[in-house]
Amino acid sequence: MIAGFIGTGSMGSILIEAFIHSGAFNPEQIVASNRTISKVELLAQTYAGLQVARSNREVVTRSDIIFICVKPGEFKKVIDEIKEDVLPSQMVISITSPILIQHLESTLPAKISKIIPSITNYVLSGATLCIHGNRMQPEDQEWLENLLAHISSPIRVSENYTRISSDLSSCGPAFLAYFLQSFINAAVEETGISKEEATLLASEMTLGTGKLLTTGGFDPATLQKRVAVPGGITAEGLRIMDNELVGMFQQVVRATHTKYAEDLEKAEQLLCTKQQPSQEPN
Ligand SMILES: NC(=O)C1=CN([C@@H]2O[C@H](COP(=O)(O)OP(=O)(O)OC[C@H]3O[C@@H](n4cnc5c(N)ncnc54)[C@H](O)[C@@H]3O)[C@@H](O)[C@H]2O)C=CC1
Ligand SMILES: O=C(O)[C@@H]1CCC=N1
Repeated sequence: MIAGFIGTGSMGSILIEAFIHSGAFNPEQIVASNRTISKVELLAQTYAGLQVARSNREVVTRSDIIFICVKPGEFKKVIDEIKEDVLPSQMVISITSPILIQHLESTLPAKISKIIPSITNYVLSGATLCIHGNRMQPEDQEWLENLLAHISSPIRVSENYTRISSDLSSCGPAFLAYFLQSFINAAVEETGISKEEATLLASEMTLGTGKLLTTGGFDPATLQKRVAVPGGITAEGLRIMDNELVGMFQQVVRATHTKYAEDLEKAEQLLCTKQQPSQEPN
């Protein structure tokens, strides 16, 4: 089994490194290309045996499964380049949310899935969202999800909920890190504790809270209730958050969805797959 990667930027390289570290693939089983080839050469220096491809077509002709890890605006160029070489027996997996399954199925003959990874996959943790196209048979879907289970918890989602699922799973680490950074900065400013100590405490707390919410049997509401003892300290902090953050998350969700609608429109225009209205007279 050879896994090909087109695009070794932030996410492409995270996926490659996670697959290698987890033992899902040996470096010899990976072939990768990138617009700036030095990024792949660097990976090949770190992981001896990883194959550097000089073109995207070379990735396709040498792979059984192809991960396309480029940004939406770069997609059409890649598709146009590889479409003549892609075979029906191959799996093509896109990680780009506004490129829809229908975009991919109408341009490539392969078995298509979309997966939305998360930076948390770098430490073999967090979710990978899975949306399978019609050509992915149940055994193909199972095979892909077993592969992804080496680096994450694969979770099937409906394509209609791609944005909100990805907001939680893939944007979420940045949102949570923002919250922590603000908390740490305030701790330093208000009390003089060192930034290093505050960061260590906040990071350990985040790891523990994640465990409580995944394997520890807590949900967010019960966790708050358990920590905020009546008449205690935590309740004072939660009271401030309740007042100050009202409506904030709704605004975040609306903003990500507005941007997503724009990205979808641009992807439609780029790939021109929308059904044209019939020109036939009535
Ligand atoms: N960064 C994140 O946490 C997540 C990103 N994604 C999605 O992954 C996609 C890629 O994101 P990043 O890796 O962060 O972007 P990036 O900009 O770091 O990586 C994209 C890579 O594609 C390469 N590239 C561009 N055009 C190319 C072409 N024609 N042929 C070969 N390589 C080409 C670029 O040189 C670059 O290395 C985006 O659609 C993003 O929404 C999905 C989940 C999480
Ligand atoms: O910010 C972005 O566009 C990507 C999508 C999910 C996480 N990062």
